[in-house]
Amino acid sequence: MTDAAPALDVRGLSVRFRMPGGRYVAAVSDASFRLAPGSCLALVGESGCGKSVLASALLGLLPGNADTAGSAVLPDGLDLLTAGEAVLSRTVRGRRIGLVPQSPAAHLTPVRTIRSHLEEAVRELAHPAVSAAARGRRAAREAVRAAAERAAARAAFPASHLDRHPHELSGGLAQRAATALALIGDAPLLLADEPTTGLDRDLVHRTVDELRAHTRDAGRALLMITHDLAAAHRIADTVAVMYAGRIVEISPADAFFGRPGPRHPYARGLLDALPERAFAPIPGAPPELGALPPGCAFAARCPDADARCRTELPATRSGVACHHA
Ligand SMILES: Nc1ncnc2c1ncn2[C@@H]1O[C@H](COP(=O)(O)OP(=O)(O)OP(=O)(O)O)[C@@H](O)[C@H]1O
Repeated sequence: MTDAAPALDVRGLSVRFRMPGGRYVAAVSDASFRLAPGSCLALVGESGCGKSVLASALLGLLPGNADTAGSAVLPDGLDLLTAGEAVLSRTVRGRRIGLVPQSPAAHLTPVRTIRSHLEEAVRELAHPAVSAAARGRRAAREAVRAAAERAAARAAFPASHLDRHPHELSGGLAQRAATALALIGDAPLLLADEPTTGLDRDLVHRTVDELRAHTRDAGRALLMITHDLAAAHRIADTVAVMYAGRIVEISPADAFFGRPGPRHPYARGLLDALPERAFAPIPGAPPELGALPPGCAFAARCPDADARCRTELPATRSGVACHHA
């Protein structure tokens, strides 16, 4: 990745939720990464490790009991963490940052068909010049309709279901509708939160390939949040592994999936758990984010842990937060 004008520059991002009784849940701790234009970073990790909270922080969609620290800066210097709701809703969400949301059904309007969602996105995001004319002129209306149908086809959303409402769709179809919507926009950065959930392997490949064509191949940046390492392998240039709210390793995808392989013991464990690898799940469970241990959060599950790991938080060196890396 280059140092010049990253599509997104995240430094020391932390998110804490204030809980009753003065307690805190440290959902994201000190996350830093840069995303170059035309590159894809896959943020991977087990359920509950803070991936979606990080995405919500970038989009200004955290609930009221969240406190943030750090910065997340777009190329013109806009800091997403301090920009404020008016700027984020008017100029950032959908326009400068496209989104494939984690729960697509919740982001679709129940009383409108999928076609209506897609056509509105085309009018608003893809063809602003024709948007005014589109209501009155038949040719423009046809162009909007065709663009919406093309996006649906690219996301493998069946034409036969375009006139259905969100509640008439399975989870997998709602996911494909959300991907189709994201493929319409022209935002220089796309944030896809688990875009392959509920899809079978062929559709995972197709979705990932379309996301790559829309982003990396077109010079746009993609931040893909996933627990699907095979999908990450197919698309990512960089892999960031999150554990208990912290990015514990950030590596070029070639090195991570090939040689020398992951350097953090948790990242090695994630790969070894895959059926096509050792099929050996990591024993134990992650700690509660409201009661993190003082040292390395992975120490209790780590085969390499010693006394220092249990008391001293490892600093990140060369992309890895491990005393033994
Ligand atoms: N509003 C909130 N108040 C308190 N804790 C929260 C809140 N929202 C999320 N959390 C906690 O933050 C942690 C991280 O959640 P997050 O949804 O980011 O995980 P994830 O890695 O995206 O998992 P998944 O893949 O299941 O979505 C969880 O422990 C969750 O309980």
